[in-house]
Amino acid sequence: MAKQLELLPAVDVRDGQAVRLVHGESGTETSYGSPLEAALAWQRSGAEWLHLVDLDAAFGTGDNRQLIAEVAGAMDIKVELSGGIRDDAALAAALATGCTRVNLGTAALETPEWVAKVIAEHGDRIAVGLDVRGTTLRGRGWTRDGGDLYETLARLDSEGCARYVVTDIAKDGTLQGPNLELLKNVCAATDRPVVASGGVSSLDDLRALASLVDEGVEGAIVGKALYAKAFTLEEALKAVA
Ligand SMILES: O=C(O)c1ccccc1N[C@@H]1O[C@H](COP(=O)(O)O)[C@@H](O)[C@H]1O
Repeated sequence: MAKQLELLPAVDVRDGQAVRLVHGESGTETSYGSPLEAALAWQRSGAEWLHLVDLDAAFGTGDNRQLIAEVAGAMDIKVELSGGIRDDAALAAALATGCTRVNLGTAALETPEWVAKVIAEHGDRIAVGLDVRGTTLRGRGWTRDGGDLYETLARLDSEGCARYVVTDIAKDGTLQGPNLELLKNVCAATDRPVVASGGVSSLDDLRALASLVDEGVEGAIVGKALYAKAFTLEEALKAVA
């Protein structure tokens, strides 16, 4: 049977609320209320995955660790957890939520030895988020440059990284469509699965991402389009079935 694109509805948490940002910029938040209610709604609508982000931890403005653990613990579906996972304590807390995997961003740029160690220890429970402007990686809430995408990808591949979550920051939260060119280029540079993030605006965007499954796109994170009701999650799941 042909592989199907996985959909990961996103719940990004800032100051205890589910929010969406534009280009990941602090201060651009639109609030969508309770993160638990949002996550449960996606689960009820048939999601198999939840992409759950602690934005305060990513920005270094505190954390929502307890709430994130509550949301992850309430899910019967798979959870990908990210934001602020940069040391042993944060990783242990994240994994203890029972999430399926964590997504490391800044740590992959600033503490590569630690990331290599945790990849070796935890295998496919570790993914790396490659958050890029052009081909330059960004860390610390996407506020600082962190090196070249393809050099970092080659290093992480050699260390056994199981999977990448690739975000085009220029597209994130904009409803302008995903950067298919970037995704194709990343897929050509690695044999590991890629989860696409940023820009999904329509069912046609999801169909375009689904057409890249054979090239290595395994899943797509969907945020703003769902919250803005551009389509329902049920329609999205049907579109990629
Ligand atoms: O998802 C966002 O909109 C976002 C915006 C700004 C910064 C980070 C964002 N998201 C996620 O955070 C992790 C990175 O966190 P860290 O660098 O490891 O602390 C990244 O995987 C994004 O998914």
